[in-house]
Amino acid sequence: MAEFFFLASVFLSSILVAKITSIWLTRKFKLRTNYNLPPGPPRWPIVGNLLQLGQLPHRDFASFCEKYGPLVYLRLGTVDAITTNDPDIIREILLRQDDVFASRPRTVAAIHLAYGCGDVALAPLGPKWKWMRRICVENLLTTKRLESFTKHRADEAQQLVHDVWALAQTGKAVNLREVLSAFSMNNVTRMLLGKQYFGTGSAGPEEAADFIHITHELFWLLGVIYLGDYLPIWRLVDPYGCEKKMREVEKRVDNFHMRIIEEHKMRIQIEGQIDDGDMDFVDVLLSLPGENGKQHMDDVEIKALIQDMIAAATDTSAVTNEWAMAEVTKHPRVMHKIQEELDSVVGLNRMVLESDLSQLNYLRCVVREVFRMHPAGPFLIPHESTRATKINGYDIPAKTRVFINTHGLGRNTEIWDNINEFRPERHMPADGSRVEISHGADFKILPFSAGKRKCPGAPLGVTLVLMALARLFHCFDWSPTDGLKHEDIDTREVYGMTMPKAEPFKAIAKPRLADHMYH
Ligand code: HEM
Repeated sequence: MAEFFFLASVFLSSILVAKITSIWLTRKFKLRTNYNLPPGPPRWPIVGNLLQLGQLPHRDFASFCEKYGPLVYLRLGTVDAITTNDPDIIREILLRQDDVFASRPRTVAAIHLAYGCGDVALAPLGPKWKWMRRICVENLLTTKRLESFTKHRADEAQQLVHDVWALAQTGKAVNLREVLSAFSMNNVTRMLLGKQYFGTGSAGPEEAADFIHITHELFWLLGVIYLGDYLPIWRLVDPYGCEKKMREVEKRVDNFHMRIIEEHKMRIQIEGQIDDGDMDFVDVLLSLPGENGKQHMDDVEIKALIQDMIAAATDTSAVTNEWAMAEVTKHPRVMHKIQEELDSVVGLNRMVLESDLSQLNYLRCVVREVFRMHPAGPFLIPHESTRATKINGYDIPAKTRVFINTHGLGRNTEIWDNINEFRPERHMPADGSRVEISHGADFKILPFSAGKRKCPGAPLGVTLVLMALARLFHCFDWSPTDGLKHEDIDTREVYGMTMPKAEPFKAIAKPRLADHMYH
């Protein structure tokens, strides 16, 4: 009897697969005849080009562009996709056709981990996204609000220096991933939630461990390429339990955010309305009116924004800083030039301040070079087209997923020479003017994107990156661990929503300022 049911189910499944294949073939035939799609690699039935992607899809996509041209069409399961590493096409997508391409795909991760795409970063284009983004730009990331946290950021920079100094006294290697993640996370959580999670005065070891654990799981799940997004049938099986994991993390993260909101509401109840100067982001959000004339924002909206800020602000700056430390330690010539500049602008008798950062032109070139070689978002956050359109005469169907390959852009041999050489000088303007850490008119690097979806936190991101690097190179000399030669420092990456170094970077720090400066 059991075998009968088994055979019957195999038979029915075969009919189902045959039916799906025939629908797919009909669709494919229609696509090929009706559309003049951009060129791309040959595709397999059902899976399309999915099997041609490995562990580092940004490198696979770049090699497709090398072979088929600057705009490549891919079929990823049931999803139309395009990719490019070309400045002109990127400008066309992000600026000239911004209205068409400024949406986001509704991925399974975005549904589970961004409150049903009810946040800013993963929300489709529409009035809700516009309203939520305006709240970020007009209430949280204003110059005035960011200035009100200058003192907190200076404390965190001093804490970073002190932690590294303490490790240097033991002669042990510094795990830069750990100290830089703590620096970014503390800066963000102090602004956002009014508390630190690492170091003295932090939220406490248990809460911190819990917080770190769930944010890491969240980052990992947001970065995963989940096959269920491309082959819906995969979701029925979910063989690796990825979607189950998303639901678990969704619940735990939500509990965490709920606790934060409750704590803030309680404080307001006890202490009354908080002065503007003492408000963290959650206080600000609790004080704002809701959408469509509602008295307050919903808890879900507040939670979605908290989550976005943590995810968007911490990993991006920490990953960039770790890459910079690895590349500069690998190139002692660059470290000496950074230190020469710091000694001349700041001197040896005080710490770097935020007001110094605009004068550190060579360090700014270093950060640009890091963004060229190791952009924090190798595909930005994938965009999606809202309607059918044309690029360079090719048809782009509605709902096409757009992979703007910023890693490929920085290593595009048509626009850069010696692409694998870390050479910050290439960014120094001939007239000595201030080096801008953004894309500029030529779109040759794209660290913060452009157009409607460009990063609203770029000024804060640049400050966090420059400040950490300026302090670490001003206060310490850096050398590789275990007798490793400088040039042997490993710079392989792993793919994710952000793209970290494959192995955490560890190095030996040697203090270069007087002892009293570190306390
Ligand atoms: C070095 C630091 C940072 C880098 C490299 C970075 C980079 C990016 C990139 C590449 C995007 C995607 C743009 C697109 O899809 O076209 C983005 C989006 C975003 N970033 Fe940043 N970012 C950084 C720091 C921050 C900070 C500090 C915040 C806020 C506190 C922030 C908030 C956001 C938000 C909310 C979005 C989504 C925008 C939207 O979809 O409308 N980022 N960022």
